[in-house]
Amino acid sequence: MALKITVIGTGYLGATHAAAMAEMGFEVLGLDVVPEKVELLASGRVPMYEPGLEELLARHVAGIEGSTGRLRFTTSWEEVGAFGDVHFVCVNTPQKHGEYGCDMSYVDAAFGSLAAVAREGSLVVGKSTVPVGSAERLAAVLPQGVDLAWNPEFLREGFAVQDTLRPDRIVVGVSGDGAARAEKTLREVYAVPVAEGSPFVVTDFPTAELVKTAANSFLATKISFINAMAEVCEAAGGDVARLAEAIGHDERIGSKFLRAGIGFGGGCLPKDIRAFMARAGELGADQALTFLREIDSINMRRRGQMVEMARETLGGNSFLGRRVAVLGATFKPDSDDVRDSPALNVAGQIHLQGGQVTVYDPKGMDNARKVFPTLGYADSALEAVRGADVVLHLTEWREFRELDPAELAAVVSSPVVLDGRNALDGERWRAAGWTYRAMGRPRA
Ligand SMILES: NC(=O)c1ccc[n+]([C@@H]2O[C@H](COP(=O)([O-])OP(=O)(O)OC[C@H]3O[C@@H](n4cnc5c(N)ncnc54)[C@H](O)[C@@H]3O)[C@@H](O)[C@H]2O)c1
Ligand SMILES: O=c1ccn([C@@H]2O[C@H](COP(=O)(O)OP(=O)(O)O[C@H]3O[C@H](CO)[C@@H](O)[C@H](O)[C@H]3O)[C@@H](O)[C@H]2O)c(=O)[nH]1
Repeated sequence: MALKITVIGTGYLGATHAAAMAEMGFEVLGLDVVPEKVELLASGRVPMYEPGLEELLARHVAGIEGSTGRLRFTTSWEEVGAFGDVHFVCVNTPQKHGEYGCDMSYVDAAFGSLAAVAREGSLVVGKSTVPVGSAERLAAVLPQGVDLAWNPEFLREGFAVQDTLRPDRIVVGVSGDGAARAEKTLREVYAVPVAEGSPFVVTDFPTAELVKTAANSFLATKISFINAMAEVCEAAGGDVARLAEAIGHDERIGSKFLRAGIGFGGGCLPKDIRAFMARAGELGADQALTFLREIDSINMRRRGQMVEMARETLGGNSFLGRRVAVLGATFKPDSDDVRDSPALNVAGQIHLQGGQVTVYDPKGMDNARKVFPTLGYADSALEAVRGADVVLHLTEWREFRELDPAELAAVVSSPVVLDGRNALDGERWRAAGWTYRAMGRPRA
């Protein structure tokens, strides 16, 4: 009989994972502790913006006309326990307030609830990003006869559906008596992507946990590296975009993740590198990761440098009374996620310094308003830039690349655009009468 799967925590990761498991042919039950989220998902709607996810849900959520009916949602732990052969834990692991470390309270609560209901012979699979050593600790929370595996997730927001259906690797950490059983079960769960070519890597618990934080640390390092080069380019008069293009031709370096700008944000890279440093400290290996402190500070510095670039453009004095249009609020395009968003941080800093900031984002407006209700918001890019003394491009949505610079030039107070993402076609904007400046690049 086909395995029955539950997904605990149906946020960005869990909702996508649940829908993808149903797409792979399994019966799936998703659980969340937020009843409104469960209600929304149960009616086939997505509580966040993720391209392709709503369509995938509609194909499988029970009760929707024409669906397979393989996917249901609940708030009942008893139902989860009775239903599941495999339980995927996808709850949030945010940064602790005022500390670098990871807040494990949601994971601990989920394991506590699961331990009380999981059937003998079932498998619990951790997917949340956790400090190394957590799996071993959590295995002891589960009753005898319930196995644990750690299977970190590498999906990118904006590409979550395709990354889940066809992951570039599947990493499975197993341990102890149940190791072979857990591996066999997960090979069955991931049979489709493995048949389509996804590598399946089996490790011990600590290695699986470390693969996740190592991968995110590497990505963060690559971005901060190019941003450090951008700082040097700014000082020396070089062009970081051409530099990135040139070094990227070396296959050992590669061209991806070398876009300089206002740096990385989101619910993953910033908090994961900090949690990694904190955990290394606990393990007495803090020296190994001191470089991540620098990666973090280069990244955070970029936001301030964007603010200074805007100030300089406006004459070098105060922002008081100056109108600043901000294009972008989310931490990256094709997402509504504003967690630790560099764009919103820059907008907020200028606002707090007296600037009249108006923000527009294609999908992030509701979340941005919740985090920063005092900023000005507009319903379109055109409305946001109306009367602006300077326009900041801070999230590289396609919609912004496709704007007509001439139309915008007609409504601003001063046609100056600062590209914090190195993503607009500067020549096109200049041809329409704009002064275009990008971070890490010479002035034309
Ligand atoms: N978002 C991503 O792109 C991504 C990618 C890979 C890994 N991760 C990791 O996955 C985990 C989840 O991230 P996310 O972005 O989906 O977070 P999220 O905040 O969007 O979703 C977490 C969900 O878990 C629910 N939850 C909290 N406590 C619970 C409990 N005790 N029982 C059941 N549900 C509970 C919350 O209500 C929420 O809906 C984190 O560890 C994150 O680091 C995220
Ligand atoms: O060249 C680049 C590439 C990215 N970014 C920024 O870096 C941040 C993170 O981007 P990305 O990694 O694409 O987004 P996430 O969806 O947060 O995905 C990361 O974090 C997830 C959660 O751990 C992992 O699963 C993914 O593999 C990992 O890429 C965003 O603010 C981007 O604007 C840059 O500034 N320059």
